[in-house]
Amino acid sequence: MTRPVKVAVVGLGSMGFGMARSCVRQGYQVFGSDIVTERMDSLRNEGGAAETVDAVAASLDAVVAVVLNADQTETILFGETGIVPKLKPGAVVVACATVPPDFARSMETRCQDHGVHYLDAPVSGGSVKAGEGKLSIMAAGTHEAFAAAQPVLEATAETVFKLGDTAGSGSAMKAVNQLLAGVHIAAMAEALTFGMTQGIDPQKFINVISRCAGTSWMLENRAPHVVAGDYTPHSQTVIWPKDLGIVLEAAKGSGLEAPITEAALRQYNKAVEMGLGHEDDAAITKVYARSAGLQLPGEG
Ligand SMILES: NC(=O)C1=CN([C@@H]2O[C@H](COP(=O)(O)OP(=O)(O)OC[C@H]3O[C@@H](n4cnc5c(N)ncnc54)[C@H](O)[C@@H]3O)[C@@H](O)[C@H]2O)C=CC1
Ligand SMILES: O=C(O)C(=O)[C@@H](O)CO
Repeated sequence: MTRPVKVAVVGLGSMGFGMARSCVRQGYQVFGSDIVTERMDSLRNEGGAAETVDAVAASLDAVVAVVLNADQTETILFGETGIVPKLKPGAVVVACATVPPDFARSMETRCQDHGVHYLDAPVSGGSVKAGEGKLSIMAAGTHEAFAAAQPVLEATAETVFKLGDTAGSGSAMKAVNQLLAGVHIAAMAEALTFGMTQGIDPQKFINVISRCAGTSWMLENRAPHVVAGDYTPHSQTVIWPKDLGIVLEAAKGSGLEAPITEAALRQYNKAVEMGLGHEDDAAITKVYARSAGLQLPGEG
């Protein structure tokens, strides 16, 4: 059944495409926008609406912003062809990219200047949960922003954490998650390759460690990509210099040392230097494999 909710999803990549599909499944009218036009065609094939986001901007109830970073978010909201000035009063921007908390606060103020609500709403769970409508959302914003965003939250999230009544606290919690997630992926890569040096096959590593105390969500999610030799980017490596950069900047501002995050960041930077930035972040394992002269599954 179609519900009279009009939603635009801007950024139809690993997360945005699945979130848009989850909104379509809910019966909303869903408009998609991406600089890669094939992604808009794919959304139309999944039941997305045919008009462009710009043509319908004034009638939208919600805009879900799922581009890569803060610069891209600012461009789509307030750049030369930015959408916020075109929205009706009372519409809401649901901002899902991982960005610094201060940036989220400044976007909220600028949206409110246009009579538009802003929900600081970074997401967790990866592309599969995005497509299933089962994300965890770390949200913060006014009561009115939560109310206006409710249809989007219902369609895309299994769990919505209400973390504050102004933007910033959602992004702060997301930075905490990224510290752990980024370190856990790097630790998985280090442990998997360490295991190989000890004669432990990578599939055996998963079978055993996923049932022991050393496991993590990231190990169970990413190590299978290494075993399959499949680095299709569900989460690109370039996300990590951005996200661990956000963590380290905030930590520095508070006088906190974060040496474990710094060590993980060095490994992601090496991966990017090796040309692996647009591969899945499980490719950080290749940094370790190269340094030890190991061949990963699917190589050689
Ligand atoms: N991939 C993942 O597992 C997760 C990603 N995130 C965060 O969610 C955000 C999105 O991540 P992904 O979907 O993985 O990134 P992605 O790079 O796959 O998708 C971003 C999309 O935005 C599009 N885009 C860029 N500039 C645009 C513009 N001006 N107008 C329209 N579209 C534009 C790109 O073409 C791309 O399709 C990031 O902030 C990321 O850190 C959060 C949780 C999980
Ligand atoms: O799901 C999350 O949380 C994540 O941030 C990762 O999958 C990184 O992209």
